[in-house]
Amino acid sequence: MRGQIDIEKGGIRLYGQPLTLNAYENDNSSSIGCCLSVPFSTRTSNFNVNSGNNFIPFINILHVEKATSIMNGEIEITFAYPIDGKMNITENQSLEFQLPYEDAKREYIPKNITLKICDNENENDNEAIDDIIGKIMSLSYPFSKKRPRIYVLINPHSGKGEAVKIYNEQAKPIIIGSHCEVTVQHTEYSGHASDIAENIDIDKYDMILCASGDGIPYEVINGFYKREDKCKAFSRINIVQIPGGSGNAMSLSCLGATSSSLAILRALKGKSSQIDLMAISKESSNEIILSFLSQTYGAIAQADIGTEWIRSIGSIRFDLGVAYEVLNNRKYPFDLAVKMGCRDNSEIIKHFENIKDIEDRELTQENFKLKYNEEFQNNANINNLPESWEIYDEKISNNANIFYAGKMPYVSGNTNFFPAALPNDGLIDLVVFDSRYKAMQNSKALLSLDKGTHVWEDCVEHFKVSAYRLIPKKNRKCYISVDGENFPYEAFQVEVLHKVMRTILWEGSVYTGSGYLENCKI
Ligand SMILES: Nc1ncnc2c1ncn2[C@@H]1O[C@H](COP(=O)(O)OP(=O)(O)OP(=O)(O)O)[C@@H](O)[C@H]1O
Repeated sequence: MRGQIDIEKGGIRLYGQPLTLNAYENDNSSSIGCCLSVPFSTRTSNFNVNSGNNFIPFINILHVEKATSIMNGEIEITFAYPIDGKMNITENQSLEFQLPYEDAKREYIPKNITLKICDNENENDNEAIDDIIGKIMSLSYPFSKKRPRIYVLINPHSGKGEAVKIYNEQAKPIIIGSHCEVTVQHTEYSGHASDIAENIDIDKYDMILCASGDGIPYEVINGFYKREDKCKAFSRINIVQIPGGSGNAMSLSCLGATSSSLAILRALKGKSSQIDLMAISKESSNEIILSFLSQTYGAIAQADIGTEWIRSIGSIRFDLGVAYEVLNNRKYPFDLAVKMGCRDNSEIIKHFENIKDIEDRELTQENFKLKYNEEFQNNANINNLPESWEIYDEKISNNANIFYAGKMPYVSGNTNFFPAALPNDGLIDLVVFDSRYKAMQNSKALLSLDKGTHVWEDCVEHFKVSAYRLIPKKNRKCYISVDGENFPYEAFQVEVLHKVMRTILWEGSVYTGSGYLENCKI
């Protein structure tokens, strides 16, 4: 049987009909055509061309090459096939905004299809084959490097201890299908990922892929920060997380994925982008820590770190912990000083209108220089503030039960805590829960964390800053958490490092949709 490949706008379509060798491009039509006479090989896989399911979107195509057993003009296409069989679901198909939770779970496996595209091997046919392979590959990787060199870091202790299995069963087949060069390393102790990042040969890799929770990218970032050549390391290498642990905030926020196979597919296809980090100064030492995700004090930190001892009961420990804190009206007072960016939701909305996509840049040491650290190190109190900083409303800070600062929208698999977070706006999103409101109101806000609509509740303060200083005032030792890791109970100061880290963003210049503007209540 003879067939045809059409290269259309969003992918390739396979037909079982004869067609003459032909190639054309047409900007006005919805398809870019490039057709070859294609008799389907008898070895063609279970891709059924007659079922109507004959379209492979470019976003699913992993690799195309001349078939290795080439006798007479066969090509092999490897693509990521969704295990729910819904091949044709493409991005933005629905006109109504939907939070990513359902889509994020989709799982993919690689499949091969071998096509015989000419009967005889002559030079012209070979050129035509090379041409069509090149064309499909370019359209399949429009924003990213084809076949990136990947250094995979797997934390065997992540989550329920299944990261190795998840990587091998879900991510590895997609990576193999895309013919990437891969080096795999298991982390052997806490801090190993940081040591590796500090010493890795950065010329050898394009991506460090953390098959883990959020703890490994946190270590990689801090390992890079210790390097003499940190500018080169942060400029060149994409730090990416795919789910393997319990906290997969980075994967959901950047790639819109909670399944490992979808995360790696999008990591290969998405756009390498420079995002902001946060630099944290400690009161007790000169050490600077980098944070990519969040800092929290109050009920959330108590519920997260304070319930580690009942880790075996799963993620419910966290929900129970927060509910316990809030229903008991526990307060976690603090002093807060900020370099204000957007004061409230109305200013945040205006800020969204002014966001510009700034060009990527080569980093210099200047980009890592802290503006406010020296003043903090000299005197870490609330009265010794840098110019144009302000003290945050004490009535609220003395009665707060949750303080949470973040740079990514999703802080866990179903918690959209910072729906207005932007990758490189130079601002940190802050959310403060005020315990003076009735527990019912606080509970209502907590119950809407998945949708991200808590930021519109009266009991929740929502604003953006470029830097802040927090001095905890609870008269007993409490938890402070930075990117989910325990941090000493002491004053700390945070400032944005603008566009210093490289990662892959599936949606280009923004994080996964979190519905902030769509849910706007102004
Ligand atoms: N081989 C190892 N043995 C013990 N700890 C390790 C090992 N490798 C990495 N770690 C530590 O495991 C911690 C948690 O890692 P990760 O974030 O991958 O998993 P997680 O399940 O999401 O964790 P958590 O729930 O604590 O956030 C990291 O702080 C890291 O330092």
